[in-house]
Amino acid sequence: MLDTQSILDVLRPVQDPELQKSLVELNMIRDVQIEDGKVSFTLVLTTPACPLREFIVDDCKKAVKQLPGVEKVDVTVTAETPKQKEVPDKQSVFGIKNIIAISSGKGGVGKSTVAVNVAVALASSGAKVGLLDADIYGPNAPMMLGLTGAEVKVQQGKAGDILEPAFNYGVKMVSMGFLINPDQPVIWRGPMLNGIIRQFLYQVSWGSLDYLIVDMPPGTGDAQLTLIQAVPIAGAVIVTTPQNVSLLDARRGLKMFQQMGVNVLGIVENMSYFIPPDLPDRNYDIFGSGGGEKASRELQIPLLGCVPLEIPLREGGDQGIPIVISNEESASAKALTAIAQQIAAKVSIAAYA
Ligand SMILES: Nc1ncnc2c1ncn2[C@@H]1O[C@H](COP(=O)(O)OP(=O)(O)OP(=O)(O)O)[C@@H](O)[C@H]1O
Repeated sequence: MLDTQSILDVLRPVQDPELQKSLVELNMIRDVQIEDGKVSFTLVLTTPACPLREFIVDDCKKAVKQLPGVEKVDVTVTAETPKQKEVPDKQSVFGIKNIIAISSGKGGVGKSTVAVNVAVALASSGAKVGLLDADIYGPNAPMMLGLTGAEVKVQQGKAGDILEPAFNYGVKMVSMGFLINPDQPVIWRGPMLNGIIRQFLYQVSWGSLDYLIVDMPPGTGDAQLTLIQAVPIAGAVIVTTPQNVSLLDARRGLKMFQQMGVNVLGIVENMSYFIPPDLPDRNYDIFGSGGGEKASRELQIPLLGCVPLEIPLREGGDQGIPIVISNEESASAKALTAIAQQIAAKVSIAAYA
């Protein structure tokens, strides 16, 4: 007889491929309904940006269709992002489930470009996303998110001033660029850093967020230390270009995160190859090739993806329209969306580990 139990039994062997556990045991199958030969249920994924969504839905449908009497299977897909693990002595931010640091050993490798596009891609998938631009040397995320000149409003709260984040493309954002005078020398901005990062974490009305993406300054300095010492971090992503110098710096960054107990989710290789606009089928390895792959092998951390060097990606950044919005079909937008999905999947794996 077709009943909820028989549906759950036949779905029990179907696994979440990333978590390698039964969907039924993970409580990801809910609200089973049976009406004549029509079976419907809700599949609750661990992230709206799940890279294997179609694959899992297919697996579920195939399994249920094995049951005699089933004519049609309808699957409604939703997501509940798990919260990262608590860490003793660190104060999580109320309402924020996962904090992800986007870092690079060296400046100018495209860290902000990756942070902004990953944030927007996650938001476009349906996740609730914030972006904390902690880059004191070049706070350029506001421009890339079309928020140049935006001001953060201040509200008087019980526990002091609360900042209202700016908002665009589904992403809430605060930036060093909103608070510091761009003409102020970096030597004066440095000591403000620690205080501002804490304020950006704990005194912003972030609301509930699945992911807070933090665009770090390059290197392994005070901002990294402040962030790691203050909050539990779901994972760090290291952006590098294929050349040797940049990879060497990326290694340094990686070691710092690992020594401080932060899970490194993987490397993103940016500017991997150049796609000329007039010859879109050609590509040139301007900075050499295979650097990210080699580093990933040697350091035993995943390569989350490779982003090509494309003129529209830079133009999108300058015009404040991220490439994942302005030109979804471009090679760089596809790469950045896939990277966002990889990051989300790895964060879910870490939460369940
Ligand atoms: N794959 C790419 N293709 C084309 N242009 C890119 C690419 N990646 C980054 N850029 C451009 O390179 C410049 C530097 O990128 P970005 O600001 O993201 O680097 P960054 O590592 O955050 O720099 P900083 O160290 O100043 O914070 C920007 O103008 C950006 O648009």
